[in-house]
Parts: sequence; C-alpha cells; structure tokens
Amino acid sequence: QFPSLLRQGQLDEKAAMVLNPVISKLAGKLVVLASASPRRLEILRNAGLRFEVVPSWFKETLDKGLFKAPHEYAVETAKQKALEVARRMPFKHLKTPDMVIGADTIVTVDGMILEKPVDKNDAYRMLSKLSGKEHSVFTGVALVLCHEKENEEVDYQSFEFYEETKVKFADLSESMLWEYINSGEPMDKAGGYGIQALGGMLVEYVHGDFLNVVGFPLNHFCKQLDRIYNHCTSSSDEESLSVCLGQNSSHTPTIPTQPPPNLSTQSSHSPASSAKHNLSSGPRPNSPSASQTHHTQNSPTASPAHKVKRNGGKSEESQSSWMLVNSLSKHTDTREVQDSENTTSPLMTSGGQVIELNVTEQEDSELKKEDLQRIIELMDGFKASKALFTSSKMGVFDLLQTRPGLDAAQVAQELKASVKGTECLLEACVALGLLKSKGRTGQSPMYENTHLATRFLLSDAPLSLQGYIRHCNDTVWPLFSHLESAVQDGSNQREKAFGKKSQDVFQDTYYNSKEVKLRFMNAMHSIAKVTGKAVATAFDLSKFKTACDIGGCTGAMAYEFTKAHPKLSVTVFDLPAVVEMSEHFHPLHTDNRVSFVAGDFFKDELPKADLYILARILHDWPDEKVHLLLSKIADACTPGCGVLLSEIFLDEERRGPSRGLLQALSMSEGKQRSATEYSLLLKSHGFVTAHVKHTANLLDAMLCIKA
Ligand SMILES: C[S@@+](CC[C@H](N)C(=O)[O-])C[C@H]1O[C@@H](n2cnc3c(N)ncnc32)[C@H](O)[C@@H]1O
Repeated sequence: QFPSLLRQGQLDEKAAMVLNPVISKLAGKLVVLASASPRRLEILRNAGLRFEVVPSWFKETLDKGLFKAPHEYAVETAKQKALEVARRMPFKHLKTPDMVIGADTIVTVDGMILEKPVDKNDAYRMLSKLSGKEHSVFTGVALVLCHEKENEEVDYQSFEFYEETKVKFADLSESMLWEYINSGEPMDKAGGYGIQALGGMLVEYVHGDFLNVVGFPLNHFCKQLDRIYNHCTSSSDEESLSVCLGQNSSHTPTIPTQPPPNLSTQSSHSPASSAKHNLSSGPRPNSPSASQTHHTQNSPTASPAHKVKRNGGKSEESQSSWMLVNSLSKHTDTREVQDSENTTSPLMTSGGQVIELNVTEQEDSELKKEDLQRIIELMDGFKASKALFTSSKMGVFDLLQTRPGLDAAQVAQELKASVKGTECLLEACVALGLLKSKGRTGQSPMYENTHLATRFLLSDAPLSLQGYIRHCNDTVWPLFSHLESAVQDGSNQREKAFGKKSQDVFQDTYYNSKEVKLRFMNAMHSIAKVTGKAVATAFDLSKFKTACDIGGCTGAMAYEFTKAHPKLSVTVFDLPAVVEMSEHFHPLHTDNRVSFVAGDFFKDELPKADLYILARILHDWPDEKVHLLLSKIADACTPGCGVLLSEIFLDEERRGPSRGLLQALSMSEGKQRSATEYSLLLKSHGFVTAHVKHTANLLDAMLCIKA
C-alpha cells in the first residue's frame, strides 16, 4: 500500500523509511482499534497493520465548554475511548491488549464543532455554514499501551496527538446542496459530508493530510509509532521499552470520567514524556504556537499511566471465542466523521487515480461474525452459569486455594468425583477465566485459582459470593426452568418448582425450612457485603444519628453503614424467623452499634430512627404493599428524616440494566422500577428525592428527605 500512499503525497521519503520497521514492531502484539469506523479500519489495514476491532463504549459526552480548543476535545475523547477498551478487555474479553488505538474526528467552522446532522434541515444548516469557506478537520488520536505485570495488574500509558487538515468548500448553490442532502450521504457524518465519496465533489482544496479528513492521520500515526518503538527502544529489547514507557515508575491510579480541560497535556510528570526520551519536544497541543499551527504535526504527549487490577484469568488460546467480542453490535462509535456505508468508495489521489476500497463486504462479514458470537454467547450463557455453580458447590475453588497445582485426577479424588467429568469441568473453568492451568505433570495440566475466583468464589473470602451462587443454583435455577409457563400464565412458578403454594415468598418459601432459610440469608449476606460499602457511602449521612434497616436480614448492610459512619447506630428490623438466626452472621468485632428487632413491617410498629434504609425491599412488592410500608415509615418520620433506598434502578425506557430485567423474570408479586418510579412512590408519602446515585456496584441508591 505504501507506494500508493506516496503517490497521494501523504508521506515523505523519510517517513516511508520508518513505516515498515514500525509496523513490523507491532507484529505479534495484540493491537486493538477502539473504533467501529470502516474508514479507520481500512486505512490501518492498508498500512499492513494486524489488529482486532473492539468499538469503545465511551459515550462522547465530554463537556466541550471545558476545553480551550476543539482539538483538545478530540484528543481527550480519543483517549477516553481507548482507555475504556483497554480497561474493559482484561475483564470482558479476558485478554490484555498490547496497544489500543482510539481516535475521534471533528469538524470545526467559525469556532463551532459540527456534529452529525439530526435530519435534512440540520444537514442543510451545516453544509450552508461550510459553503464557500475553509474549515478544519481535527482527528485526535490516543495510543494506549498496556503492560501486564506478574501480579495481574495492568499498567496503562497513553500517548496522544492530533492532526488538523484545512478543507475549503466551493460555493454551493441551493440546488447542489439539496441534491447532496437528498443523496442521504450527509447523515451519520460529522460536518454532514464524506470526502471520500460524493462529498469530495464539494471540496475546492485540502491542505494537509487527506486521510485525516477520511478519519485517521496515518502519517502522523506512523511517526508516533516510530517515536515510541524505534527511538525508545534503540537497544531494541522489550526491557528498555518498559523503562522508556515508565512502567517501573509511579502511576496515577484513577482515570477521570469527566476530565479537566488539557488533561492530555498533564503528562510532564510521566517518565515517558521526559526530555530524556524526547517524546514531547514539539509544541504542546494547548500551547499558543500549537493551537495556531495549521496542518499540525505537533509532537504527541504521553499521559500518566494508569494501574488497574485485572480480575479475569489470563487469556489462553483455548478460551472460547464467544467470550472475546461482547455486545459489539450494540455499542459502536456513533459520531465517526467520515464513515460511509457505501459498498465501494472511491478515494481520489492527487493524480486523479481512483483507488477502489472494497471495505464493506469485509466489514459486513466481520459484523456478522460478531452478531453470531453475541447470539452464541447468549445461548451458552446458562452453560457457563451452571459450570460456575457446580464447581463452586463442589468446592473446586476452596480446594485449589489450599492446594494449588493439583491435576484433574487429584481434584477428582479429593472431590470424590469422576476423573473424566472433573477434567471437563476444570477445562471449562479455565475457558471461563475462573481457573488457570499451569505446567504439566506427565500429560495432565495443573490447576490454580485466578484472581476472580480468589476474590469472589472462596467460601471465606471477604467478598465471597458463594452464598448467592448457591441460592442461584438451588432456588433461582429451578424457577427459570419454568419460565415458559410463567410467561404463558403470568403466574407464580414457586408451586411448580418447589411443590408448595406461596402467598408471601419469604414466609411461605424461604423460611419454611431451616436449610432454605439459611441459604437465603447467606445469599442476602454475600450480596450485602459486596454492595454495602458503595451504598453506605453513596451520600453524606453525617446529619443522621440513628438508622433502621427495614428488612435488614443478617445485618451485613447495617455493619457497612456503621463502619462508614462512626456516629451512626443502626437497628435491623426483620421477621422473627430471620432475627433468631442473625447471630450466626455477626462479625467477630463489633461495637454494639448494630441491634436487631423482630417484627413484620406490614403489621408491627417500626423502630424510631432518623434514617430508614430500604435495601432491596421494595422490588419484592406490588405498589399497594409498597404504599402500605411507605405510609408506616412516613408515620414514624418527622420532617428532615430520611429514606435511603437501594435497588437496581431501571433506566427510564425500561431497556436495562439487563440484570434488573432478568431478575424480574423470576419475581412473583414484585416489580422492577426506575428511579423516577421510586421517587414518585416516595413523593406520595411526603418524601422529596434529594439525590440519586448510580453506583458502579450492583445496587443504585436514592436519598429522600421527609418534607
Ligand atoms: C431481598 S431481602 C433484602 C435483605 C437486605 N435488606 C439486603 O439488602 O441484603 C428482603 C428482606 O426483607 C425481609 N422481609 C420480608 N418480608 C418482611 C416483613 N413482612 N417484615 C419484615 N421483614 C421482611 C426478609 O426477611 C429479607 O431479609
């Protein structure tokens, strides 16, 4: 491809010299493009780069007002896109890329950023702004390098740069404008045009990198790679690269989601951008000289590295491919600038030569493959769940924690199970990222827990989810096996699943036998321990001195509240059947700020408190019962008292999160609600919603105050 690029006048001789060695430096590395733009894909593929496409889920919602210059916005967006993918892959795809490429292209004219037109009139508005004028196309690019360390931590370091190209449109007559708009091409393109297709006819001149207008500044990218890999690694070994990239140095542990302006230039502390390696010798992107430069070839900046713990096991060749690409069809870059859906899209070279880019056929087959993978992932989901439930119930993770390195036959012997079955189960666990297989004794691999298993699947881990997993296996699984008839009759499936009628799920199903009760309490306990801290610290609760955790079960949530708020005492209020067993769950060291009162929250008087906690209570009940409970709480409250509600909040269109909607499939009387629905229920009892917080944890939270 290089000769044709040279013919386009994109690359000078010197740059071309460095291209092949640079691209070949990436051979054998996992390079990921965090963009679904077919144009970018095409440009990079033509350059001979081998990479995977994992479109970023980063929503392009950065506040443009925070940035001094448009290119800073593009660079920051590119960086956030790349970082999102770099951070997601070790968890979702169970593999850590070596490099993630993020890019964002914007069109600016008269100090305005033009996004994608929403309709034909909007396209007309944009194109008439561009008519007869010169405008700028900026592409911000971030190259995030990931370095996986021994302890399963991943270091991230971002190198950023941008390219500006000036484009002048001819004077466009009304008829020409409308003809172009009616071609449909302007939609889905920032600035409302695609230079590589019909939009090329509107262009009088292009000053700068043409491919930058298409969507990716290839030349600048190659120079940047050269700086990173050739200059940094003149001794050409990986170790010097590590040093060069600052991987042995201190790192910034957090990644801002709403970064301050110029974040991309706050890199001077990073060893990678130090003068020693001369990575930031050019004008800074936000420096006056840089912002005034046309066709900018500014040097990149290297942002501080970020350190993130990865939870999943290391990817292995054997891992099922269906896990590797997640939800691609749902989440694609939505504001790529010069994308075209055309099946062939001619690129004009300066010599008038036409290069046919048959991209979309290839794209199509890739997208179809991803669609297929997504469907297979959904079809196989139950197998993965059951493999997790079974290995957890049989004690695989506890065993391998005390005796890491056992092979399948040894595990089978300890678990009193068949060798063949155990072998299959262990291999499946490796594929799911729950176990790692290491070394070999003769023919048999030796197994040990991954970080994920150690953290959540051991019975004595502080954040153990074993209790909840057991509940899913023994209670939720049988309910889901009757889903079809549940949907058909809209009835409670408990009788079919457990052979007993039930009016009140707690009293009639869970608390009928001691074994089922303890299982349920264990399940609640494990989830409360994982979510409790995020809920307890979601809001400033310093004005409350006493709280009552309504339906507080084992007290796990109450203990998290007292830990987070040293002046708060919490009374746990739950059914007598629960309170009598609660002492089994008390932590070893407490300071008596958690107490238990037995009662029925629909019938009995509630303990007095300044704050009532309702964690995972209201979703179990229909509106009438919710009103009954809220009216009792309202009666117990004086003005200024609070209700802290914690549930999964559905989004307002009830399209997610899927966790909430899937849970609703096995619920009988209750229902999942949005934050607004909860807020309205509380409002009808005199509570004003003060704050809503979507925690990054399993439960969201809302604080309401009695007016
Ligand atoms: C889904 S669990 C939530 C437990 C706890 N709040 C948490 O987040 O971990 C519902 C709790 O409400 C309690 N509960 C159900 N009906 C009750 C009633 N009528 N009176 C008191 N507690 C009740 C159950 O015993 C159970 O502990």
